[in-house]
Amino acid sequence: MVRVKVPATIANLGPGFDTLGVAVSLFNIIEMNFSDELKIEVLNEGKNILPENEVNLVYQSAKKVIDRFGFERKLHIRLINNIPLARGLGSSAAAIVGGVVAVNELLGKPLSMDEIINIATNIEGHPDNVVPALLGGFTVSLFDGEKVFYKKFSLPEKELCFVVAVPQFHLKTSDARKVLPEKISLKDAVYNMSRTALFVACVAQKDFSFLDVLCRDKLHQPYRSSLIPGMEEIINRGMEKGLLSVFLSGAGPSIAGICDKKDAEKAGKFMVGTFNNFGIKAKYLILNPCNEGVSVCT
Ligand SMILES: Nc1ncnc2c1ncn2[C@@H]1O[C@H](COP(=O)(O)OP(=O)(O)OP(=O)(O)O)[C@@H](O)[C@H]1O
Ligand SMILES: N[C@@H](CCO)C(=O)O
Repeated sequence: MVRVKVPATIANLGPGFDTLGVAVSLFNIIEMNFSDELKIEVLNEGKNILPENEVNLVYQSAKKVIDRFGFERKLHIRLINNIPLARGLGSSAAAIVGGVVAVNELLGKPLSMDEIINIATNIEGHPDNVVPALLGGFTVSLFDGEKVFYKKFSLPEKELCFVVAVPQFHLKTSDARKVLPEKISLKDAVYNMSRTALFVACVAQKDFSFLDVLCRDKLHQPYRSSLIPGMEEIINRGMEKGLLSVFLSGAGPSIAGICDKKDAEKAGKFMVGTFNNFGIKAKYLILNPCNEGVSVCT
């Protein structure tokens, strides 16, 4: 039996749509073994919601690898889920990464990390959650349709943290992508491109002094705000409440902020209170950057 631990991830970080991502300290566990017949058990998040049959995303991802090597093996999979589903914390990437990495271990590690990154990104469609889930840290990645190119940077784990307000409702990434425009203006492209590039330079130099300017976005957040009551208010007022920056977590509906650890509770209460004012139940999580990605214990 293999046991794989995969971190949650926050993609985009404001301007870096489909490009930037960070791994955070919240984990799913995937246990997998060969078996006489397919058996899938789901515990915690997604119990009684996620399918326990062939359409389960962890199974589908593992099956891609099994088929690639021509094996005819059935699997017993046990999912101990802590990452909320369809909330912008990379649950689908964690499922895909967990399935691919676990089965790769069972098969004796035929795949390299680069091959795993390419397989998992092909399933997910974009690399910004997959790469940090696999490698940890802050990652910059691009997918050219065939291959993923990426770089990872470690983040300081002690001082800064992520406060994530998680509303009770689900928002599927596929639905949050449907509201995005086909075309954007050159001005908006430059707005995001300059911030994304400078964000990466600041992380490389460990300079977090103007995160508020870096984390703004004109490519996806303005269009998605209509799907998330309270989002605009949280983003507009987050800085007054101690956040150094505030943005949509992945495709939403969660909102994430970066702050000093001492300010995290106050910021989380503000974010949840604002969702509540808009009639949305929510909770907040205080998460650390996680510089280690997926890990395996046999
Ligand atoms: N542990 C899991 N096991 C099996 N399938 C899962 C698991 N977690 C997520 N999924 C699948 O992924 C879907 C959610 O993926 P989606 O991309 O919509 O959101 P997300 O990955 O949580 O958010 P984001 O990509 O914005 O960070 C679920 O509806 C389910 O089909
Ligand atoms: N970059 C993706 C992240 C969610 O999977 C999006 O914003 O749609």
